[in-house]
Amino acid sequence: MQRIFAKTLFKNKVVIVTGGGTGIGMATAKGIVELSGKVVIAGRDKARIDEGVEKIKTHCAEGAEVLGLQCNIRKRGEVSNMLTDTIDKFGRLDGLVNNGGGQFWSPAENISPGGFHAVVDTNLKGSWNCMQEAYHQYMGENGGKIVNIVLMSEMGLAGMSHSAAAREAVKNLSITLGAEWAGNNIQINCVAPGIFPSETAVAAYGEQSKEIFDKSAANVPKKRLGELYEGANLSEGTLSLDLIPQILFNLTDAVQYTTGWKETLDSRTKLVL
Ligand SMILES: CCCCCCC/C=C/C(=O)SCCNC(=O)CCNC(=O)[C@H](O)C(C)(C)COP(=O)(O)OP(=O)(O)OC[C@H]1O[C@@H](n2cnc3c(N)ncnc32)[C@H](O)[C@@H]1OP(=O)(O)O
Ligand SMILES: NC(=O)C1=CN([C@@H]2O[C@H](COP(=O)(O)OP(=O)(O)OC[C@H]3O[C@@H](n4cnc5c(N)ncnc54)[C@H](OP(=O)(O)O)[C@@H]3O)[C@@H](O)[C@H]2O)C=CC1
Repeated sequence: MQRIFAKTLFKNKVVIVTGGGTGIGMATAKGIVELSGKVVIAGRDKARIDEGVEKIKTHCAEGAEVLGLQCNIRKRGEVSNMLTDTIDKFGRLDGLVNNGGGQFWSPAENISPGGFHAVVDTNLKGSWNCMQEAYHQYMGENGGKIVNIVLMSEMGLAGMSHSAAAREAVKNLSITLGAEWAGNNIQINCVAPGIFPSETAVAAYGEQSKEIFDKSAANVPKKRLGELYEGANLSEGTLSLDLIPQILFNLTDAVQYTTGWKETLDSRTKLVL
């Protein structure tokens, strides 16, 4: 795949990608090291992270590096350690991709109190923990770029009430923090992927994955689901537009992006109701 950027775009730049050991996060991390950057991937499962590091290493351009850290973004102490370890190792932090997250599918009436809390805690508080800790430990003084991976839930998302509420809160938080921290030279953006049937995503939805993923393709304007590298790169044909790299280094305002693999809202609603 051809890229629109020079291979050295990320030379000496350091980016944390939460959930970078799998799926869209790993595709993003690979994109960063292919552009000569240093990437830190973080997640709860150490084995996944170690395996992810080995896979990402094979994509490293000259000067690129990958570091794996175990971290549950719901736990502030672990997030604090992730930031400290990153800065100790690389001496700087240029970007943070809040990709770690997820949910389970359930009619709202069946979600338990603990289930609602777990999803909001992961997606909203997890992103908050990482952003505020990044601010305190590095970006408040030095600036930086933050990309929050969210959901296309702006019109609600039947079957995912907990996550839709949390992700819309993340979008709002991004705009507020984008304004509050603009003077610190911090830019915050959100990317809402369409539908990407990553191995881990399919596993997370069990029986529902057939409905959510397989049946969705017909309703996507391109008539197919996204490939993972497209989620990170927003490719068109054989040209990679390097969406996340672009956001990390070129744009200045709080903006929300949606990748090209979106269904129409009407068809999405029909699918789940
Ligand atoms: C047609 C729709 C179009 C849009 C499509 C959008 C496609 C989106 C795709 C993706 O987002 S892909 C990402 C795929 N990966 C994931 O989703 C990861 C999923 N997992 C997690 O994020 C976490 O495991 C969790 C779901 C947040 C749960 O957190 P935790 O690991 O801490 O769980 P537990 O301690 O085991 O449980 C806490 C609490 O949650 C309840 N719960 C957990 N899983 C389920 C479930 N599958 N169904 C119902 N309830 C669940 C669990 O019972 C606990 O609640 P209490 O019993 O304590 O009340
Ligand atoms: N695939 C899709 O179609 C879409 C995905 N998204 C979102 O994009 C992001 C990536 O999804 P995708 O790659 O498909 O799915 P994955 O399940 O592969 O990615 C989720 C990643 O987040 C990590 N994670 C989950 N909870 C935590 C936590 N508490 N602390 C740290 N890391 C955590 C997981 O690692 P571990 O379990 O080891 O912690 C995993 O690596 C998610 O936020 C997802 O909701 C949004 C729209 C559509």
